[in-house]
Parts: sequence; structure tokens; C-alpha cells
Amino acid sequence: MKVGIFGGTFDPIHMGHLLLAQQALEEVPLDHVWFIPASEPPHKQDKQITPSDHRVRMVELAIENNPAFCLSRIELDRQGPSYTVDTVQELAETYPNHQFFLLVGADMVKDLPHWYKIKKILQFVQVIALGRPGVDLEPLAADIAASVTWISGGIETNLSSTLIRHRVAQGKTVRYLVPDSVCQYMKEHGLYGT
Ligand SMILES: Nc1ncnc2c1ncn2[C@@H]1O[C@H](COP(=O)(O)OP(=O)(O)OP(=O)(O)O)[C@@H](O)[C@H]1O
Ligand SMILES: O=C(O)c1ccc[n+]([C@@H]2O[C@H](COP(=O)([O-])O)[C@@H](O)[C@H]2O)c1
Repeated sequence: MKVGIFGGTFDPIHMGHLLLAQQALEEVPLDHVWFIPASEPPHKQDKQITPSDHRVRMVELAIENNPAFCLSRIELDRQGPSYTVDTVQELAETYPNHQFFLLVGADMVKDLPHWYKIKKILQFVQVIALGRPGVDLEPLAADIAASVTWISGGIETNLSSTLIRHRVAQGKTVRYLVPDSVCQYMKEHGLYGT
């Protein structure tokens, strides 16, 4: 079985995330995509993020109609920074017959050389990447570049969770930028200044 693992802060999940996952699903092709909300994203330690209960519930709502998408809680119970190396190692041990692909946007491709134990991560996964308007790519070291496959002719968006949070805080609509169910959840729970 070919499984895409898609880690993120998802604060909140938006259509850019869903488009990336769907395109990876079709392009590789994958059997499933597992969305993996980070408990403590390693490079956002100094930022305030929404409690994981809310972030996880919004992911569940966003993916509920897609049978190929599911949620993994693997990082939620772990203490300390949610390092991807720990996740891919645990998944490889638990599911020895699965082939794992790590889904990332272009900003994260740029960041890969700085990830904790990146060489070890790349022993377990192939990286599937989607461009992100506004992210200028720099040449990667050859060993990392060899592990990255770009989604060709992909539909790219400059949507971000930051944009969603700012729009909600300003009282602007985020309809069609996030699934309706996520919009509703944010309102009901007064997230991001609603
Ligand atoms: N519009 C997008 N296009 C391509 N990849 C994206 C897009 N938005 C998010 N991603 C990717 O999704 C993963 C999780 O990202 P994250 O949850 O931090 O979302 P974000 O929109 O980048 O959030 P924030 O604006 O809060 O930093 C990362 O690999 C990121 O590159
Ligand atoms: O393991 C690392 O060193 C590492 C460094 C930066 C980001 N990540 C992972 O990359 C994913 C996307 O990160 P983020 O913060 O943009 O949502 C998420 O699963 C993070 O845990 C992982």
C-alpha cells in the first residue's frame, strides 16, 4: 500500500492543504493520505498555536467526505517537538509493508536541509512536493534533491493558514478558502477572533 503522510500545524486546515493532498493522491498515485496534525511543530516553538483539539477536529471535518483521506493521531500524544523523523520511523516499524511518501509544500522543501535528522527521514520516505506561489526555490544538496519529486503541472495556490486567521480576525469571509464545515466550526468556537 502506498501512503502519503501529510504533517502540518493545520491552524486551520484550508483548501491549499486539501489540493496538495488530492493532487499527490492522483499523481503518485497513492492509496491513502494520512493527515498528521503536529502537537508541537518544531519550527513554530516560539509561536502561539491553537490547542490541538480544535486543529484536529477541523481536519476531521475537512476530510470526512473523502474515503482516501484519514487522520493520524501519531504526533498528538508525543511529548516535546513533533519531529518528523520520530513519526516516519514509528510508521515504518508499525507498517513494514507500506511505502510512505512525505507530502510538503515548497516552503518546507526549502526548509528540509534544516530538519532534524533529515538524512534519516529520507531513508524512510520519498518527498512529494507542490509549488507555492511566492516561494523562491534555492538549489538543494544533491542527496536531498534526489529524494524530492515535484507534482508536475500542479494547481498551486497562495492560500495559507496565516491568511485565513487574518481574514477571520478582520471579519472577512473565508468561504471557499476552507470547507464550509470548517467555517462553521470556527464560528461556533469563536476561533481566530470570530
Ligand atoms: N497553499 C499551499 N500550497 C502548497 N503547500 C501548502 C500550502 N499551504 C500549506 N502547505 C503545506 O502544508 C504543510 C502544512 O502547512 P501548515 O499547516 O503550516 O500551513 P500554512 O498555511 O503554511 O500555515 P501558516 O500560514 O500558519 O504558516 C506544509 O508542508 C506546507 O508547505
Ligand atoms: O522534523 C523536523 O525537524 C521538522 C521541521 C519543520 C517542520 N516539520 C514538519 O513539517 C510539517 C509542516 O510543518 P508546519 O509547521 O509548516 O505545519 C509538520 O508535520 C512539521 O512537524 C518537521
